[in-house]
Amino acid sequence: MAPQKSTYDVIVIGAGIQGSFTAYHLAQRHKDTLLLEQFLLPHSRGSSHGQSRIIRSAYPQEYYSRMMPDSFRLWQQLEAETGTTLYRQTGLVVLGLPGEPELEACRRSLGVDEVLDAAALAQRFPGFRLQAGQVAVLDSTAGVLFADRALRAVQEVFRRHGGTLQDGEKVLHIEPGATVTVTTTAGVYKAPRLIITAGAWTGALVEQLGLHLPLQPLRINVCYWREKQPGSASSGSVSPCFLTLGLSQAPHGIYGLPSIEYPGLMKVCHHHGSPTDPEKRDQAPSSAPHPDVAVLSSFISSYLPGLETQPAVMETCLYTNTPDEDFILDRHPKFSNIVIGAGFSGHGFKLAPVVGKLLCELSLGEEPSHNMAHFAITRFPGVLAAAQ
Ligand SMILES: Cc1cc2nc3c(=O)[nH]c(=O)nc-3n(C[C@H](O)[C@H](O)[C@H](O)COP(=O)(O)OP(=O)(O)OC[C@H]3O[C@@H](n4cnc5c(N)ncnc54)[C@H](O)[C@@H]3O)c2cc1C
Ligand SMILES: O=C(O)[C@@H]1CCCCN1
Repeated sequence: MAPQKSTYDVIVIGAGIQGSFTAYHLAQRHKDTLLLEQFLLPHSRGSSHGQSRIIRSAYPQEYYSRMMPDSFRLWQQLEAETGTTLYRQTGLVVLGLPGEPELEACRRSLGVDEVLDAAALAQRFPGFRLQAGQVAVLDSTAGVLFADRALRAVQEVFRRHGGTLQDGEKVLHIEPGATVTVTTTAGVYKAPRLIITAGAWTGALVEQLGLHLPLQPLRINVCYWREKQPGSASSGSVSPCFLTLGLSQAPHGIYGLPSIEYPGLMKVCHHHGSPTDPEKRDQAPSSAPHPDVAVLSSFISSYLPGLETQPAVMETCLYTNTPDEDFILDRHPKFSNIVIGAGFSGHGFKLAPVVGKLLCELSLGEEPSHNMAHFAITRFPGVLAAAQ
């Protein structure tokens, strides 16, 4: 049922983790906020579903690692507000080659000197087999966020602070102006401020506002692999999360999480997928080969010999990539009361509490709490011209 009211302080489009955290911060600042979601909640058609996401301080780019203390603090605040556990510390190892610039940058971001060679890694974490010459950097702060539970928690606090969450209501049209008018499948709403956090649908939505953002939705195969000996990769023992950087076997990167979601199944995925349209993501013929799964099987037989080499479970998820894989967090170049948060490029979940805060600050005209230089729309040539 449509809400009675039609006028709000702020409207947020998209109740994934980014829009939900944005709405949470707005409601905590006593802004009368409407959060609109096209699907009935919970749903698995976007990017924020499933039980697990990696959280880590290790980042090659210092502008992300610098946000992590704020992010950890805000995740803990949400845990306290809802009395739920949203995070399990498991540690994470970054696997790569010594001296490789991104690996070195990760090490610097952690302020650690220790690098584990193949023998030291196998001793500490018996499931992993590095190849000769490869090393691992340990981020002991890292772990797993319980994604679905986190989404529910942030939406619950948003509502508790008086926010209105309307699901099953798709935004069809946005009319810019000093007051923005948003038309959905169920009603018409007005607000002086609009925030668009529509995940893989953002490109199409902002097209109607004259903006051509270089956003590419990717269909990601999410694969779970059975332990040959049950219990060997579970977080109850010693297995950390991992990700690879710059290894020739996996130029886009491969990552994994211990067996938390499904008993005895470790999540190991390719940080890459096939270009898709979010409306058509299931239309790939089921008989089509999955080249990324073949890459994963080969990686697993070399690096994780305790796992079977065919996935036991395969699900899908969406990334929305920018060309440089940095986020877009900015005002519309022409309509400054419309703020856009998009292009999270497969690494946005852990930072959602900070992203939400930044989008809220941008929308309210406050000084952002972090440096926004890397997230500006103007870094993409032609976008501004197209918007004018
Ligand atoms: C397989 C996979 C693994 C990942 N692993 C990690 C990880 O380990 N660590 C990490 O930090 N990040 C990870 N990520 C990335 C992270 O999950 C995403 O960056 C994040 O979920 C993006 O959230 P979002 O809110 O932008 O998008 P979404 O969750 O897709 O939310 C956008 C919402 O907008 C709604 N919407 C769209 N159009 C409309 C409309 N017209 N009207 C109303 N509603 C609309 C959609 O239905 C959707 O619910 C991973 C992502 C995937 C897919
Ligand atoms: O954001 C992360 O930490 C992971 C890294 C590997 C790919 C998926 N996302």
